[in-house]
Amino acid sequence: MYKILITDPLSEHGIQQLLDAPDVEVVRQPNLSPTDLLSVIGDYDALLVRSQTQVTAEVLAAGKKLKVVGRAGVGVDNIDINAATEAGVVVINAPDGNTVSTAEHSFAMLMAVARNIPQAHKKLTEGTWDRKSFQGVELNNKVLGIIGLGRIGTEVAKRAKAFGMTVLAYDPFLTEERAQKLGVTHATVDDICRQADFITVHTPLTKETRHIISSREFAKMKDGVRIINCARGGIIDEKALYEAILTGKVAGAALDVFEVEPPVDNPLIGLPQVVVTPHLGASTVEAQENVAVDVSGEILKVLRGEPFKNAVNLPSIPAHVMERLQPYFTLGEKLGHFLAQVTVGSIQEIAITYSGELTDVDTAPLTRTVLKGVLSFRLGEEVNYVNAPLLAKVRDITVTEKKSAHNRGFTNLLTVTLKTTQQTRTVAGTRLNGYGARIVKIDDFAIDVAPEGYLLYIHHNDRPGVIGRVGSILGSNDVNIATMQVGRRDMGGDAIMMLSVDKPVSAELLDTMGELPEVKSVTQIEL
Ligand SMILES: NC(=O)C1=CN([C@@H]2O[C@H](COP(=O)(O)OP(=O)(O)OC[C@H]3O[C@@H](n4cnc5c(N)ncnc54)[C@H](O)[C@@H]3O)[C@@H](O)[C@H]2O)C=CC1
Ligand SMILES: O=C(O)CCC(=O)C(=O)O
Repeated sequence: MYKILITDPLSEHGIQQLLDAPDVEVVRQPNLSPTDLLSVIGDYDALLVRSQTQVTAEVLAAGKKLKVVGRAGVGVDNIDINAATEAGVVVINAPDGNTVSTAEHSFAMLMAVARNIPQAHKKLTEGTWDRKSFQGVELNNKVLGIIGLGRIGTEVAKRAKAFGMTVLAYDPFLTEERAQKLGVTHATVDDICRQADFITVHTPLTKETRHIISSREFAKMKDGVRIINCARGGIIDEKALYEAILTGKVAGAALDVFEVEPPVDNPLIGLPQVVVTPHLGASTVEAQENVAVDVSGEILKVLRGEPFKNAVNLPSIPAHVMERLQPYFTLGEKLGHFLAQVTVGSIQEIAITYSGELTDVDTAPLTRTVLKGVLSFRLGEEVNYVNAPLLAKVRDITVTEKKSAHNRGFTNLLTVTLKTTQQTRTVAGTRLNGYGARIVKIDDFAIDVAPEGYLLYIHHNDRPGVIGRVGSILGSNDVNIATMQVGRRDMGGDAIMMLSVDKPVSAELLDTMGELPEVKSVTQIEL
């Protein structure tokens, strides 16, 4: 039974699938203090938050069983992503569910600041019929500058075009083709500052975007420009904005987000030119339901070991790539785990070669599964798909991945070589249509073994009677042999035996077999 802790208010309908899941226990504790969160998090497999809960390095360290943190929304600035990656905790967000709501809110804010709607509303509700103080401006034929043309920026651009605005957009990933397709003009931040009547930002808050609009930028702007920030506080320098409003450079600003939330003694709030909302961009019934549904579904997949797509600390895998790779995930992990068990010495290098139908797909996610398989043998539960590359890196293990045309007649072939301080060993596996995964090569020996359960890998001299002697030792000790495969280099030379047995074999029995004169080594492997 997986235990999931929810610490922020989330749509009831959105989390229904968690409440209905037979393998999940959901505990809702909104408004948990940071100290209380630290004291309870150790019991949970998953933590589900919106934006209030701060998922700090301490919380992640205390969450000994934690496998996934889900954020019902886009921005993950309330989660320590580096600490999560180090702890092997997957961080999931819901990037699509609140796009339209936030774009609509941004547009509502743009219109509110163009027509002074909140200020006029306030005056009238206070009893004053004032038609002189609130003259606004039209949007038609005005220039809107958008900084950050991702999901939300794009939706804002579409709405602006419908209102007859000219759109200038800056985004490091914006291509000329895409700009043309959207009917926007590809611009620089400088162009936007100089030409726009309205400027709206839709980037995440990063080192690069912090104060991307500050005094220097305000100085370049047209007099009477209006500024909208429904992304993150800090993208626009609040102090510089305050001064630009006082000097009259900026005619108005609409802010949904603030450098400190909730704002404390923020002088912008209360200025008659400033329209504010308390971080409401995603606060619609639809967005909250969407993000809760998305993140709940993804959390279940992570917990159940199924493929998931919205991890913030893992590269995202497009659905068509995932479809092709998924059948190989277990094979990759088992090959890695197999090698780790038959190899002695400190690991220096892990080399993975993909052949056959694996050559034309991005195999990086598959490499993670191999690394997990190799490292988890010694590092245990601590290793997962998230932190496996990092754990290899901090141990100075070189990981190489290559594609090769040599598929040895298999439609797909995954070959893993482990180089340690003492030896270099190789194992290759494939997926046979209708038969599942198979190990088809160990070092130079061709073999055909299903990588599952308890296996005995016996290295011996190819002499008559060895197989019988091994069989009778196991049989007389009540160990049933399920399958047996043998392989040899030359007649009478080096040979291997691979037995799958129904239960683990004791260390004494392994020693007894190892003492047979023709036997060089006996290794028990659990897959
Ligand atoms: N007010 C609210 O309630 C909400 C706020 N947000 C905020 O909106 C932001 C944008 O959300 P989405 O559009 O879904 O994200 P997105 O990832 O689709 O778009 C962000 C865009 O910013 C661009 N960008 C990054 N650095 C940049 C730079 N230095 N200059 C210009 N562009 C840059 C990226 O290339 C990307 O295209 C989120 O990061 C989040 O902080 C999101 C949802 C709700
Ligand atoms: O309403 C919320 O949860 C905040 C939404 C938000 O800022 C985001 O998704 O990045």
